[in-house]
Amino acid sequence: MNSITPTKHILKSLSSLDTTQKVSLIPGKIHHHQPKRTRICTIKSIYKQETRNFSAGLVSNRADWQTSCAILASNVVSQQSNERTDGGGNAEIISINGVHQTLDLVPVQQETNLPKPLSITDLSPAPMHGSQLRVAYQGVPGAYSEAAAGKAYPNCVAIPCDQFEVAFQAVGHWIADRAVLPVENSLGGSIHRNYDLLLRHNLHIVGEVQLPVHHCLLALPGVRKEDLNRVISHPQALSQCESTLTKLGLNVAREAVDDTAGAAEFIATHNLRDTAAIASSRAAELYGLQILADGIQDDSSNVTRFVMLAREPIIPRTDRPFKTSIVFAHDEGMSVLFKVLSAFEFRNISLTKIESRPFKNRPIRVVGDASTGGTAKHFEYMFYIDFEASMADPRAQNALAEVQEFTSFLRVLGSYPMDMTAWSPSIRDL
Ligand SMILES: O=C(O)C(=O)C[C@]1(C(=O)O)C=C[C@@H](O)C=C1
Repeated sequence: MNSITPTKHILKSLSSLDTTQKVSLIPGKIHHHQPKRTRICTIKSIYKQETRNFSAGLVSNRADWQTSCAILASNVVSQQSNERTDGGGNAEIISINGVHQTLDLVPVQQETNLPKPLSITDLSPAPMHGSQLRVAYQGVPGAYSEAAAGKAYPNCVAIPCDQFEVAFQAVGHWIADRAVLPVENSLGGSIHRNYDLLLRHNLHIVGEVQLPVHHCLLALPGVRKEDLNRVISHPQALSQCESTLTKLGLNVAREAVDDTAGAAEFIATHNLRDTAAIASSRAAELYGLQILADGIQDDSSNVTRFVMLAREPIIPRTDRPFKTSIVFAHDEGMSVLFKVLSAFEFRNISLTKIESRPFKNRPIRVVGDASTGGTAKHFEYMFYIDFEASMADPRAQNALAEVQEFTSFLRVLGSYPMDMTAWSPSIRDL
C-alpha cells in the first residue's frame, strides 16, 4: 500500500474515479485534521466522512474539505500489483491516470490531452469544466424560474421540469448539474413545497439569486379586457397581482396552474379567447400573446428569491458575504427556540429568515397528565433558519455547536455567497 499526500496540485476532474480504491492518509502532512496514525481507507469513505462533517458544520476549516476533494479528484487507482520494485509482491501500487507511482503523489505532468487541474475558482457556484452547465428549473420556457436560472448561471442550458420534485431528482440523478428553485417571494411569502423538498433530498444550497418579478396580463391578439371571464397563472403570481386585477375591474374567476409561462402556453394552444394569463413579457413573445396590462404586481418591489442546488456543497469562504441555511428540530425542553436564537444573537450573527414547517413524522407532542388536569397537544416543527455568516467563520461554527445542544436534529443545507447584485424595481427585467 502506498501513501498519498493530498495536495492542491492533484485536484482534477471529479467524474471518472473509482471510489472503492484504497489509499492511505499520512498524518500531519497537510493540516491538523490528518489522522494521528497512517489510516487506510477507501476514497469513498474519506469523501463520505468529509462531506458529512462539512454538511454538519463540523469541518472547521476549508482545508479539510479540500483534502477530500483532492483525494477524490486525483483519479487515483490503487491496484494489487507485482510490478513493485521494492520486493513487496502483493503491495498495492497507486497509479495516477495510468502512470504507476511508488512514492507519494506528485503533481501530474502537463500533457496536451490531460485535463487542467481544478482551482478554487472552479469550485465556486458555477464551475464550467469546458461544457455548458445543465440547470433544472420548474416550469416551461418563459417562466420566471428560467430567467432565474439564466441569472444564476449565464450561458447555462436550462432544463424545464414539470414539478419541483422533478428538478430535485434531475440533479440527484445527474441529468442536471444544478437546480434553481424559488423559496420565497416578497409579496406572496414562502414557497413551502421547496422547504419540504430541501429536507427530503440530499442536495446542497450553493447559491442564491434574487429576481425582480414583473408581471403582465396576457391574452390572445384582439382579445379585450371585457371579453375575459377567467385569469390563470401560478398561485404565487395570482396572489402577487390580486389587488391590481380588482382595480382593473377583473372580478373574474382565478385559476391556479403549474407555472406562469405554462398558463400563457395553455391559452395559445387551446385558442382561449375568454382567458388571460399572468406571466412575463418573454412568455408573451414565446407564445404569441399580446400584453393587455404591464407591471400588474401589487407592489413594484416584487422580488422572488431562488436557491441554487447541487449534489456537492461549495467551500465556504470569508472573503465575501456568505449566508448559511440550516434546518433543525428542537429537543424536549423549555424555551428551545429562544436558546437557539440567542446562540446567534450572542455572536452578532444576523438572521435573515426563519420558517417553520410541520415535523412530518412527529407532528404532535402530548404534554401534561390526563389524571391531573388534562393534556395539551403541542405541534412539532422543523425550523429553517438563514443567517448571515459563512461556515468558514468560527462564529458560525461555535453558534452551531451550541445549537446542537438543544436540537434533536440539525442539518446545514448550505453555506453560499449572498446575492449582492443591485436591482431596480422600476426596471422591467423580463
Ligand atoms: O411560474 C413561474 O414562472 C415560476 O417561475 C414560479 C414562481 C414561484 O414559484 O413563485 C416564481 C416566481 C414568481 O414569484 C411566480 C411564480
